[in-house]
Amino acid sequence: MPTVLKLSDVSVVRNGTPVVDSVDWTVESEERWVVLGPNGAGKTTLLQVAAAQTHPSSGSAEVLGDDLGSVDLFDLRPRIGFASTTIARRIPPKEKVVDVVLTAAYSVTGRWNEEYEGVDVRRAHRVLDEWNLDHLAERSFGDLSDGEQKRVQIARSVMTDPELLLLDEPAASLDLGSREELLRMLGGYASSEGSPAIVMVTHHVEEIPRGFTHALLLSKGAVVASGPLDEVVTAETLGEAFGLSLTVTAEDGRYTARAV
Ligand SMILES: Nc1ncnc2c1ncn2[C@@H]1O[C@H](COP(=O)(O)OP(=O)(O)OP(=O)(O)O)[C@@H](O)[C@H]1O
Repeated sequence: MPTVLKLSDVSVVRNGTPVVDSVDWTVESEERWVVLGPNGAGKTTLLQVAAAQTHPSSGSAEVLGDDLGSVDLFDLRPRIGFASTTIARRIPPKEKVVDVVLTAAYSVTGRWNEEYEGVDVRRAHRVLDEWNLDHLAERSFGDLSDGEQKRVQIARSVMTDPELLLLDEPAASLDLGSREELLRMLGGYASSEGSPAIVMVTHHVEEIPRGFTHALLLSKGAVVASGPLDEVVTAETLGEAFGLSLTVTAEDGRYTARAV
């Protein structure tokens, strides 16, 4: 089982404060992780390190076998799929859905004069089909519902057939039906043959899709717990991270949490 991510004693300092604090974390290719923690815990910052978008202030980070300090980032980044609201905000609202996905092949967010090969166009349509979006291929991205836009962002992030897929809050702001549809599709994708290692940031245990295997729980930049889902998503560890007395239940591969 190859290691796709290996962080050793990683800290990221912002304005003199460690927002990621001495994190040790290893992700293997067969694993599907959620990163949980309260607002400001450092989840997005940690994901940016995994995405080779941010360098650690100290410690070492190996992504897909390459040390972030010595690898050519232009070679490494296309091997990583990354969906986040920061990237979504860069997509021109008038951009056609098929082009939102297609432009991932060139790591750009607006189609201009790039020449795409037939193989790329076919792949974009196949990915749209897999995420139940092909009927929207010619629509403008900005006209889609939030749920459709989130699925387009994921389709875009898997366009290059990445070895590591990083999703920052993919279910945030979705209504119940859209959330459940997205989680069903993500769970199916996570369990499918040939899918990459996945790391998904979320605030809510209700958003952990079936098929995910591990969790990293952060608080104030530091690791509170890390390991198999059923060992990390417990009333004790979540209570400690969120500073609340909680009841946590697991049923049929899904979790719920509520304050006592
Ligand atoms: N560029 C920056 N300059 C200064 N502080 C920053 C910067 N980026 C992040 N921070 C701070 O680092 C801390 C961690 O931020 P981060 O976005 O990683 O947390 P998060 O767990 O993803 O939060 P949320 O759940 O609210 O999205 C926050 O206190 C944030 O204000």
